[in-house]
Amino acid sequence: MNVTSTAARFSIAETTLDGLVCIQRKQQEDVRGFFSRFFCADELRAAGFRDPIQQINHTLTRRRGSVRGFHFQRPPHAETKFVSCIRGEVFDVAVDLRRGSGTFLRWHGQRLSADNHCSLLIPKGFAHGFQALSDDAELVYLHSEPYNPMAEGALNVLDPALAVAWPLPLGDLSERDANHPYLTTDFGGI
Ligand SMILES: Cc1cn([C@H]2C[C@H](O)[C@@H](COP(=O)(O)OP(=O)(O)O[C@H]3O[C@H](C)C(=O)[C@H](O)[C@H]3O)O2)c(=O)[nH]c1=O
Repeated sequence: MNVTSTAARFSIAETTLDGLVCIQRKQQEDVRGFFSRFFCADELRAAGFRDPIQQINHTLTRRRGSVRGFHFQRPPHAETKFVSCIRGEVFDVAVDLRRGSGTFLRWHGQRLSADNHCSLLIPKGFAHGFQALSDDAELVYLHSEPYNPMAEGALNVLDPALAVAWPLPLGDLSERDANHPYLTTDFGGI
């Protein structure tokens, strides 16, 4: 991880997409094991999680290769997400959908696992998806906005406009995710 700043309990690494940062939890170890702070509003506000947590979601993805996403919420319900893997390993991907962004439609992917203690802090204006790299991968998401199905948008995980390099052949996909339309050329972002 190319650490660009540190907080007391976290190492923070910027990515090539402005505002998208990787947060690594520091462990305080002793003979019993370790203690780490999973999230800290004070320490992570400067990193980009500036609003109160509204929802915390938990997913189990049973089979290696499965993919969920890409999902986002449209303004004014756009949300900041803090995504962590607490079991197994995933390839976590965020796509820049910010209107006028210099990295519009660019994506960043990285491995999150129970062992690397890394989370992805995903700002508003990004779509999120992931591929399970292990069986029984569990994710915990912190959301800065409540779920609003009327504001939900999605991208197809195989959209050639994104050309995401998934590490594994695609496995399980929900019916809904399998049928998201590809982006049209007039899509200007959210
Ligand atoms: C996101 C969400 C969904 N739901 C309901 C809607 C469906 O009836 C059911 C499963 O939803 P969905 O199929 O969208 O779940 P995933 O495909 O795992 O999507 C999630 O994974 C991708 C990668 C994400 O980034 C999103 O945060 C999240 O949508 O839970 C809720 O009740 N509350 C919620 O906050």
